[in-house]
Amino acid sequence: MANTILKTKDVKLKYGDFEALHGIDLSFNENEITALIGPSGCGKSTFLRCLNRMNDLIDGVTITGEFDYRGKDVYAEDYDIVELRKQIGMVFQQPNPFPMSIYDNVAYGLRVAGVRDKETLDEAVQTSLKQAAIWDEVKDKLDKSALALSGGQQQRVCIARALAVSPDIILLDEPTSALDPHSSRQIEATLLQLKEKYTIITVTHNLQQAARIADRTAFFLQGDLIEADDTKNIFMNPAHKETSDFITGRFG
Ligand SMILES: Nc1ncnc2c1ncn2[C@@H]1O[C@H](COP(=O)(O)OP(=O)(O)OP(=O)(O)O)[C@@H](O)[C@H]1O
Repeated sequence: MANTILKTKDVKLKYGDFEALHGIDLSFNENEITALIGPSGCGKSTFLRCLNRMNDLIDGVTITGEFDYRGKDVYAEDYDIVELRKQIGMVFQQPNPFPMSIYDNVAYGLRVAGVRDKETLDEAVQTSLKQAAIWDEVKDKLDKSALALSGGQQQRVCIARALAVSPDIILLDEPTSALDPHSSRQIEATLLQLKEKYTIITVTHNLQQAARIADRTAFFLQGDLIEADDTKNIFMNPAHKETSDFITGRFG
């Protein structure tokens, strides 16, 4: 029986006067991959960024509605945002390793949190790189710049960096769209392994990718959530004509 870990209700978001989300009710289950799909500009990334309050950084944004994360209100005034972003980590579209060694990239979050013990850091770096399925490729060059890796390797180092602080949920915003097909498939395989331990929410433009890896899929259109269901229902038997038109390529 799936356990709901994060639940939103009537989420509306405005950039200035422009309402980009019109009232989103969506639940996420623990140890599942949920894919957010929909045509460009429908609000997928905006919604994803609300989940760990990344939109707080943008001027003129107004957000209303409920965000319940394990019984806590994510937007409560006293919610520690640094702690929230540790619990709900994020990986971006463009691999964005810091200009430092592979080791220092992965250890970064722990050092910021005050961890200094070398053994603890070594272990966390190794475990995170293994979980991100990149350990074998980098174990002999941990002191080399992460910027010298390929795009796909950089993205897996970024996933390792997110994992090192022991998150609960990982948000990914089109994590493979800047990568070649081989690297994309490696990331997909990595995500399928990671869901044993983490809850994963990913925005993707790639419908085949959603069909391959997501347990549940949510279809957005012009700031509305049209439907969310088991991925096979969304692709084989959608409840709404808009969903069927989108997944059969009739628009978007
Ligand atoms: N910082 C911003 N300021 C103003 N409007 C924004 C901002 N970011 C996004 N928007 C607008 O909000 C709407 C939703 O954008 P969003 O990026 O969430 O869509 P998306 O579905 O993720 O699109 P894409 O698939 O192209 O990335 C769009 O109309 C976009 O122009």
